Amino acid sequence: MKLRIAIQKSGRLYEDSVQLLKECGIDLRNVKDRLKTEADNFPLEIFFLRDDDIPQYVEDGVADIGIVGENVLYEKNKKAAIVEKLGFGKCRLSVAIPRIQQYEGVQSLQGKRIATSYPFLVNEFLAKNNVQAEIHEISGSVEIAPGIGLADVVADLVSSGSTLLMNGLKEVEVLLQSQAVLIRNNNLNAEQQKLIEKLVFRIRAVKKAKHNKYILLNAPNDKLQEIISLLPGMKSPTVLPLAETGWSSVHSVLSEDTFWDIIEQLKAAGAEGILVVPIEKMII
Ligand SMILES: Nc1ncnc2c1ncn2[C@@H]1O[C@H](COP(=O)(O)OP(=O)(O)OP(=O)(O)O)[C@@H](O)[C@H]1O
Ligand SMILES: O=P(O)(O)OC[C@H]1O[C@H](OP(=O)(O)OP(=O)(O)O)[C@H](O)[C@@H]1O
Ligand SMILES: [Mg+2]
Repeated sequence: MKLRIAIQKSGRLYEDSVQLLKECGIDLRNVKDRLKTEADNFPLEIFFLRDDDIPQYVEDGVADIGIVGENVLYEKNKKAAIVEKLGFGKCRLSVAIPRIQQYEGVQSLQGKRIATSYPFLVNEFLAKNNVQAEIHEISGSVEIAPGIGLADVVADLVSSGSTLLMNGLKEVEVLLQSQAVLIRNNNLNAEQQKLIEKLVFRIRAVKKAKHNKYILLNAPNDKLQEIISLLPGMKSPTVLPLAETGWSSVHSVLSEDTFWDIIEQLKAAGAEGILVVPIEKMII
């Protein structure tokens, strides 16, 4: 029995999806220009598809699992469950209007023509806010629509905001925050579920490792207690004697969020020779 996963064939999610599988120790061969491939060392078959089609394939059970943006998952409104948020492909679905125009809340959208590739989500947003507007569905280059007279405003994905800026638009409403997620079919058998659990266990170890750094430092023994009190470690920090008497080597794990603050405090407390190394996998 093999698990079948659908990932994007090319585009924004392709590289990160393939890399995530590789970091999970899954050997992919013949990835280039293939529509389907198999892993050598994990019972996994990989289908490369347009991202728009992935929710449908997972709902139908043509693929057991898939990697897709939440934006596409919710737009397609298919029955597939989110197993894990993956932390890449982060963007938001927003309404943007010409920069020179005034915006006085959602009512400003009343009667407007909205160009978007997300008619379902935009409709839902308009209905929720009791706004009547005309939706023009287009499949790409949405941001040029107001500039060429196709629509008054747009609803499209935003990340850095540079596409909006280049097209003279400003963001006025955020409809949805999105990132890539692992989704699964709702009717999997016990064996398939076991395989998903195995994969998710690896994904979590990879994600956790990315979020943490391994730190090594030298500490004079009279400052050891203070330095140790600053360090969390997975259980508690490792302390080893150095060859030079009166000094110890301290090893620990730091989360990216608090990393720089703690480094500063460690230096102030007398730590020397601080080394920081990436962690490949982290299992707790
Ligand atoms: N600027 C961005 N920054 C981060 N993530 C993004 C950005 N734009 C899109 N994404 C995410 O990546 C997904 C794929 O984007 P892409 O532009 O490759 O889609 P596409 O052109 O529809 O591709 P396909 O050919 O597979 O249909 C989007 O659905 C969204 O989840
Ligand atoms: O806020 P920004 O960082 O500028 O990103 C937003 C842009 O990125 C996406 O398009 P993409 O570049 O993937 O091209 P596409 O239109 O071919 O999908 C999206 O559709 C926006 O146009
Ligand atoms: Mg698409």
